[in-house]
Amino acid sequence: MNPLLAPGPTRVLGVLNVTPDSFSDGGRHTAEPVARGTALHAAGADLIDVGGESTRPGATRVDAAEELRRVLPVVEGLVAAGVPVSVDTMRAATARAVVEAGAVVVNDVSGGLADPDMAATVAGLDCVYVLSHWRGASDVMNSLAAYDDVVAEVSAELQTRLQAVTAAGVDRDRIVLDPGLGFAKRAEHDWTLLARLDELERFGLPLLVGASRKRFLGALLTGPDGVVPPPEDRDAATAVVTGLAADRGVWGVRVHDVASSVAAVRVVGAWREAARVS
Ligand SMILES: Nc1nc2ncc(COP(=O)(O)O)nc2c(=O)[nH]1
Repeated sequence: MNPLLAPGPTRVLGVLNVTPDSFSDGGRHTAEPVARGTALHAAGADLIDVGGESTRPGATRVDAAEELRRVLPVVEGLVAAGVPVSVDTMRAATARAVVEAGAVVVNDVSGGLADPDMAATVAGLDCVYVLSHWRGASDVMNSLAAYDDVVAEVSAELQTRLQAVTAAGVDRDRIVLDPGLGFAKRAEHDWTLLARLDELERFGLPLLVGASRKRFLGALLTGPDGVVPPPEDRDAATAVVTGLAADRGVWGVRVHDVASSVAAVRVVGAWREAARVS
């Protein structure tokens, strides 16, 4: 078993989006993102999840060269600083380059569907592979958010991807599954997946939950004036999701605000320990 996946408190993956709109210098320099990633690690993040292209609904894709130009120097800087790195990419070539540069997790929101070479490439790399549920690229995913039983269908589609990825040579013991909250899902689908997360545990694999700042939390927090709180005002709700996920033994959460989720994980640990000894 990869030591990253050994039993323990829920891991906190700190989001580090290296996209032009995420840094004041437009992503031209790496000093700022490396400093931010190092700070997130110092705040308690177990891993820093570096992403070079937005996967949000409607986002346009960047080409492979641009993605690598954005993420590779940041991965190298974080690895040099001793910070464990995950890379959020759907591209096999990017996955190979960043793992060769020291990244330890390939976080593929497409579950290997976006790049037919991903599974075979990951099979040859020494890394953890996050396999998320996905039904299509940003421009079509909202039209695909139709389910009779979202948990049953997400489970079946993850099973299909798991079979394909293991058949390509990726060992099960280095795979993390992720329900893909917000990807081809409406708010009610996200809540149902969270409420029935235990049904995804039947795979016997670690689970990663990415609820941070997402639209379903924004909808929940919308006041009587109908104003949807901006993403940065959804961190308290995100931390509660982290606490509930940690209480269910979820392997990891992917969050923008690290401190609040680290605190949530620690509260759950202390509460459960007190219950165990009392
Ligand atoms: N494993 C995983 N990775 C992800 N990467 C990006 C986003 C999109 O969220 P963002 O653009 O707000 O970071 N969500 C996930 C997720 O839910 N799970």
